[in-house]
Amino acid sequence: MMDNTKVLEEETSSTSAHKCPWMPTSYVDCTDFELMKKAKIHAAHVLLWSRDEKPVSPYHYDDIELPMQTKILMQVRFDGSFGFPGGFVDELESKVPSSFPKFLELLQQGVCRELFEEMGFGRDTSPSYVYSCHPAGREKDVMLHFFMFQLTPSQMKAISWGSIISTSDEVVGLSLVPLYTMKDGIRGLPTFLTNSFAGNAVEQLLRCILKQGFLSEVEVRKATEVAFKILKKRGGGDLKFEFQSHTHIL
Ligand SMILES: O=c1[nH]cnc2c1ncn2[C@@H]1O[C@H](COP(=O)(O)OP(=O)(O)O)[C@@H](O)[C@H]1O
Repeated sequence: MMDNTKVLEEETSSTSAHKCPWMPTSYVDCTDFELMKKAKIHAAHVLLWSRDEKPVSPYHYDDIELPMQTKILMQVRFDGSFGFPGGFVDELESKVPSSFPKFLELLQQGVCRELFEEMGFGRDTSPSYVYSCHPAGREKDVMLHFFMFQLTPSQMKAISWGSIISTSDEVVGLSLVPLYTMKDGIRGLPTFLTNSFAGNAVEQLLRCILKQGFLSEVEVRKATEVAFKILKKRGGGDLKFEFQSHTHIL
């Protein structure tokens, strides 16, 4: 018989995203399948990304060249917040399979179904598992599972230029993530991070950027710190709370 704990350990150790220990978050990682099984509801989301093989001629703007060779796609949701395609995996509400590989398979199917519903694309893709987490102290309520999938540059172009149009009322727009910081240290990724994000989408985004090495830890950390400062200036109050309130919709 297959040892599920071992499979999970292997899955998570080979695929888990780098943590951002410096980022305040109210979500807790979960690598324990027994605990995952206890959650009442499961949601799965997927980060779609692509990388142009040939160096693209950079887009000159103002004082810098914007290096957008790597593209990450996010959605603007019906509620105005940014998030990734995905949603609740209803099949897991009534019964969670006893084996982790089967569980992952159902999550993957769920995320592909949502991808198709929201973007009219991706029914037959196989996104790779990244990590799971739950809101602090609510491990029995909801588990959020995260996947990544690499698109070809032409698939990305078709999606982000709107050739593939969302059929879902829940999506009001698509956006590429600015993976750079401009010379003023504010525009680009730091400004993008001051938007509102659904669930723990901002953490999922930053962890995948680190996992894939799209940006260095120093760059990501700096962008996050600037985002905190901008948020604080806008609203005053406690920085940590504010950032969490942006990321904590559950
Ligand atoms: O991109 C995301 N990353 C992490 N959590 C998210 C994201 N988008 C939504 N959520 C959270 O996941 C859960 C499912 O929401 P979603 O709107 O995706 O599901 P639905 O489309 O099935 O209604 C909610 O608790 C929501 O806060």
